[in-house]
Amino acid sequence: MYNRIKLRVCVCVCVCEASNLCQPSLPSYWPNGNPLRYLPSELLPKTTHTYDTHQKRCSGCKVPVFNRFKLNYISLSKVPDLLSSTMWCGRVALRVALQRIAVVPLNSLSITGGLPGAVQREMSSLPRVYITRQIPPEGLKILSESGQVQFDLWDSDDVPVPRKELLQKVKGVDALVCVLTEKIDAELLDAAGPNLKVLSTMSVGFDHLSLEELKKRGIRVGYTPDVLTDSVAELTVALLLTTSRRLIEATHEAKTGGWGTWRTLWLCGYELANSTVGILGLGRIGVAIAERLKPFKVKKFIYTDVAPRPELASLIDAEYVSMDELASQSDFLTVCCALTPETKDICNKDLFSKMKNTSIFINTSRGGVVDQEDLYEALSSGQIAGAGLDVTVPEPLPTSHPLFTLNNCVILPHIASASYSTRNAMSALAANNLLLGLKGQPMIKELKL
Ligand SMILES: O=CC(=O)O
Repeated sequence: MYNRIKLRVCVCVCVCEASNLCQPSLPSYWPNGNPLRYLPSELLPKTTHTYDTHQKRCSGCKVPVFNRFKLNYISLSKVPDLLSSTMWCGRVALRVALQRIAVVPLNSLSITGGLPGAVQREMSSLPRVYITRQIPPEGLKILSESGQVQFDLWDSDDVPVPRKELLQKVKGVDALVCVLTEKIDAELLDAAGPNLKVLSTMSVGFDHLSLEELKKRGIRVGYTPDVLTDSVAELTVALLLTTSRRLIEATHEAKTGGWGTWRTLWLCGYELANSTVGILGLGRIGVAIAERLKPFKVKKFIYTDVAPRPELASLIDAEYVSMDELASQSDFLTVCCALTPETKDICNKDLFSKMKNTSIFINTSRGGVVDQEDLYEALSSGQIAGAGLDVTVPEPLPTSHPLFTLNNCVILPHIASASYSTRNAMSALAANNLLLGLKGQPMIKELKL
């Protein structure tokens, strides 16, 4: 039977050092159950290893397998409808046999390569989607099980797809899923061509998208607000406390012998109790941050924005103030606005010079809203007491950057929404936005262009 079937198929397998087959442990990758169960015993792996999603390596033989870890491109739930189960078993077996002889470069696999004509025709009539990143499993599962699309993806989460490859891969696609590292501009949209109708970004921010170009071409855009609000608010509070109570300095001192006797003013910081917290850009995230800070006995919340936002403000009893008042009154100033041409470098010398020298500046929105040279000056001169940044320009911030030399500056690598549940929810929302967009239906979260 196996000789008859000369196919490359799209089953998820990976090979560890000992050439045993590692089975991905995530059930979502096997919507119809792990197809390896169909294998004849002589082809079954001797050892069953699992994919350790945290370590990104085979948990059995400890070999990093993520590069060889391939998702099935075809919906596994759809394939059995198209093929007889015997043939399907044969396909799996053949793929496994090939894998055991030699590691075939997985990117040489084609989506429909080798499938019988009818199946190829059916597959090729499905809208084509390119995904610029190995996004979390929830989203891939939704796309895979929908049976509505065929997709190809940049099979890594560790490095972004190179621009040249991206420009190649988007040619002729009907829809695109991207993350915030991909600049979606005229060049990319031209490379994609007129088939592109839907863009779904797995992010709440959209400063990486050229909205004007997208609008001009009638491309609909989905994004992922709300599902990340809790995670971002939580991280903002953590960063604020880490900065104001000098936790990084403190752990460093404890670890490196700086911890002498108990001292009366050593490592003192600033507390939230009785403080005024200012929010620059009041939206869902600003409200969620304030709700979390309130139990710390904050005295007053103030905010500024392009205009008062009474409905949101009433949720946290926040007072609308001017930018100058925000700067001069805030003990803690947290930036929550989107990066737009209007907000670029809005946190600059002018703002810092009006802040108290006991105040703490926090930014979890986008690095572009801060003039980093001015911030360095304000921190190193003692104009402000400290800063906590989850976002910078560029990202990653080079380790030689002057901000890294300052004890009163805490820098995180853009992790505000980085919880497993939130990243999966973002992935799922991005997938659902895309499918709805392709069907011509309203997306769950769509940008008004
Ligand atoms: O920064 C993260 C996002 O925009 O989702």
